[in-house]
Amino acid sequence: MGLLGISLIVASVVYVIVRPPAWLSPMLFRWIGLGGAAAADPTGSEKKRREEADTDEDTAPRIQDEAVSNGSASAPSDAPKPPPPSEKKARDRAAMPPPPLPPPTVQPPTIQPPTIQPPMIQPPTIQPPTIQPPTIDEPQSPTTPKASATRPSQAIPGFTLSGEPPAPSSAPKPSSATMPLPPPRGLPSAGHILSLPQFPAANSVQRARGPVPNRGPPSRSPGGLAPPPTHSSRPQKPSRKVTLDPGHSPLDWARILGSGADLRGLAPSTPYMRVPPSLLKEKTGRRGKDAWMAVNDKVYNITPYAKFHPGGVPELMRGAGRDGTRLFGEIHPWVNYETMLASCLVGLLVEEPEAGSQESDMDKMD
Ligand code: HEM
Repeated sequence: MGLLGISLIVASVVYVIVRPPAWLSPMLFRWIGLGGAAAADPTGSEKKRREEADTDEDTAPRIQDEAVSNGSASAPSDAPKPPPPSEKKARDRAAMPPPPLPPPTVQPPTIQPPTIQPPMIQPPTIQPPTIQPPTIDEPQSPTTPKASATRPSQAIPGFTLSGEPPAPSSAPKPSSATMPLPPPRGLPSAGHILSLPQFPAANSVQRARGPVPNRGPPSRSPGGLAPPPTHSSRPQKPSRKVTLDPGHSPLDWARILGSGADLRGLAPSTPYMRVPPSLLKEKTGRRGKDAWMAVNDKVYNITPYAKFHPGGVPELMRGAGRDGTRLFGEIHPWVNYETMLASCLVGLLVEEPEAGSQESDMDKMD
């Protein structure tokens, strides 16, 4: 405010100097003109002032001092008649030196003091988002708005016993999000089941005797109609099955087993034998002899089963007169041989007894 006031004063002075008003300009020019004359002719003005000082009753110290300095305290007697006081005053005023003008009128360009206003750092006017509540047209209920169904309820498809197709529903078609999902790919289709190789075969002895125990890992397709696997997996190899003679199908073999016949080729009262390797070695199936084969320390007479063997007689005879456990496991470890050859069990495979041992004598006694 102070600066503003000073500026206004300075501006007004400058304005008066630059464009003096009409009432001021004559006086100013007159004063300037007199001043100039006085400056140009100081002696004349001095004389004039002396004259005036002599006659003036003004007690201004300057004039008085001047009179004192001149040494003439009293006015000369032959002085002219002094003018009237009002006229004297006017002349004095005109003769008076101009009042001290305000310092230099050369006003520097109005360099406005830099009004360094602090930067108007207005806080960011972050207007909160105008979250308008959902306009729920419930003007008369000041309570909490209640949800209302916006879509018509879709017709629930149902099953009809009649052959007529269900009436077309006026409800909009459900979108993909509400469509029932397609059946999982893991479930086998009917065609897929039929394309799988059946095991045991449909006419096998195992199917005739009932379900085989599940010895393998859990099936990948639970709930399917595929038979449970008996072992880990079946190698994908070309089948080496042979065409069996009529009346020698797996189902025929199952019927024979179901009859309870003794197929060991021994006397009916003969108990299970302790079969040493030397004895097993003799049962090769050649020269009219029976063929014995040991699988997992059990010795079977495979002669009655040879013509029912899906892999053929020669294949089965590869294990005759010896321990065929490894060979059997390499080809078909999933086959339930214990059930299929239950009526053909001769005895247990034992180590070869030493000659003349007491154990052999004890066996003889038994
Ligand atoms: C160690 C001697 C044996 C050999 C070398 C042998 C060999 C074979 C061969 C090559 C096949 C055909 C496999 C195929 O390609 O599908 C086969 C199938 C078969 N063998 Fe043996 N076999 C032997 C012992 C047995 C025994 C002791 C039995 C049980 C009684 C048996 C029961 C079967 C059955 C049920 C099949 C049909 C498998 C299927 O349907 O996939 N085999 N055998």
